[in-house]
Amino acid sequence: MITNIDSLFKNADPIIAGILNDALSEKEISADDGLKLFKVQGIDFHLVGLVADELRKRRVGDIVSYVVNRNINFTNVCIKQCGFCAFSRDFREEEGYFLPNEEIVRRAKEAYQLGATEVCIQAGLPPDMEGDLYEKICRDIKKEIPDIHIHGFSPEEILYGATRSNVSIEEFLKRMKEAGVNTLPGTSAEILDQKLRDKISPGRISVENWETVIKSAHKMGINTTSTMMFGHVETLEDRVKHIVRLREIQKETGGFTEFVPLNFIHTEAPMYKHQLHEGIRQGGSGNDVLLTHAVSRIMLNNSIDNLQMSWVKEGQKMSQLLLMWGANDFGGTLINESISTSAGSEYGQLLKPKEIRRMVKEIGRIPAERNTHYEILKKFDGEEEIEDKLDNVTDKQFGSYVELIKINKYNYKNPRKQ
Ligand SMILES: C[S@@+](CC[C@H](N)C(=O)[O-])C[C@H]1O[C@@H](n2cnc3c(N)ncnc32)[C@H](O)[C@@H]1O
Ligand SMILES: Nc1c(NC[C@H](O)[C@H](O)[C@H](O)CO)[nH]c(=O)[nH]c1=O
Ligand SMILES: N[C@@H](Cc1ccc(O)cc1)C(=O)O
Ligand code: SF4
Repeated sequence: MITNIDSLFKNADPIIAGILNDALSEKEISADDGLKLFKVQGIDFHLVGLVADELRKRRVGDIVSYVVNRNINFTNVCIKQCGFCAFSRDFREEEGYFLPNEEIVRRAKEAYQLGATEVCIQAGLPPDMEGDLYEKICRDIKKEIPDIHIHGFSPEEILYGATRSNVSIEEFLKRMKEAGVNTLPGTSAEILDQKLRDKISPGRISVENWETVIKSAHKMGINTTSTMMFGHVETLEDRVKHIVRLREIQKETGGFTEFVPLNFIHTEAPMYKHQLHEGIRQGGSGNDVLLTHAVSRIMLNNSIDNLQMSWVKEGQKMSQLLLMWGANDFGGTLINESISTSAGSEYGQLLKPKEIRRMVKEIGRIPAERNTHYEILKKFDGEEEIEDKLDNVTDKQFGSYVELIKINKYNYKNPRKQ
């Protein structure tokens, strides 16, 4: 516990010390003050991290949670062309793939047998999609594996499903819930500013619709995660406003389980590769990523308990540091990862449970497996180790995104050519 605050802050900028004292008194930090924390220099930088770590400890203790899950990105064919997305393919392209439902179910079952409690399902938006495709996917999975948690279908996908089914967002969510969806990923948020979205991803779900999907889901008991993609063309003002927006939603509904800052992977992202925007950045730098997590913890601490860092984007050692800068969740084992991988991330697609536990123990914290609702399933607070089935596999056996697009094993049947 931090006890002698005065001595700690004696060399700090008095304004920053004031904001950090407010944070330690668990007062709500405004967008203006959050912005000041983003602009710190020298010793103040470290103090922001220290305070975020203290708040994390008070809020959720020393447990670092993780979920045993599998991503199923069932198609990369997409009608949209978001500037940051290297994953999607136009329907005319050879590299388009589309996993049939039997393959989706097979992957879910294989993951379940290896100990997964969750499948995370997200994909491109295929043209001429049958309105009930997402419902069918959920039904087929739940028929075979009733116990697996379906975390799937971002607000962008929910809106697309509703549009293709010709029903309201509320009605479509109701159908998805009946079909077996349990929670939604809070992706397609990026930065919730309409002008910025129109610039980097014209035609993407609007801020208004994103909020409608999220609030409607929360109101019918479907929780969601929340995210922010940063390190591209947004300003620091955009980031703090985004965080405040999520905080306001949370005050109204209480339906966010976690917040995940997603660092922009630039290498293969079309808007970086083709330099579509002046001043476009290469994702957040090491110090920026640390600050982004710490400021998120400080600003959201009274409303969203869990702050997840993304090992796929940050790598394993940076992830360890982020756990000391406000984060308390390691995310998932993932098994298959296509979105960051296609954009150029090099941190692999499977993190084994024993590796996660080792990394958590190395920084003196307590690893624990959780479910998607953040209920702790197994805590590893002693010396004892168990072998998870997933610890004895090689990631090669699960197939990769590169294989899918190169071999094009699951051919995409272009509905406009039939
Ligand atoms: C690729 S989409 C998949 C689901 C659905 N098509 C959608 O757009 O909501 C999921 C999220 O991945 C993230 N993402 C995509 N490309 C990225 C990149 N180059 N760097 C970091 N995050 C990225 C974005 O936050 C996006 O909302
Ligand atoms: N699926 C990806 C995640 N995170 C998902 C989480 O593991 C999990 O589903 C969530 O915690 C639900 O509670 N993060 C990534 O960066 N990339 C993914 O593909
Ligand atoms: N972490 C997100 C999912 C996600 C998937 C793919 C990404 O590239 C980023 C995020 C969630 O569980 O809500
Ligand atoms: S981010 Fe989603 S909607 Fe946008 S192009 Fe990629 S897959 Fe399509």
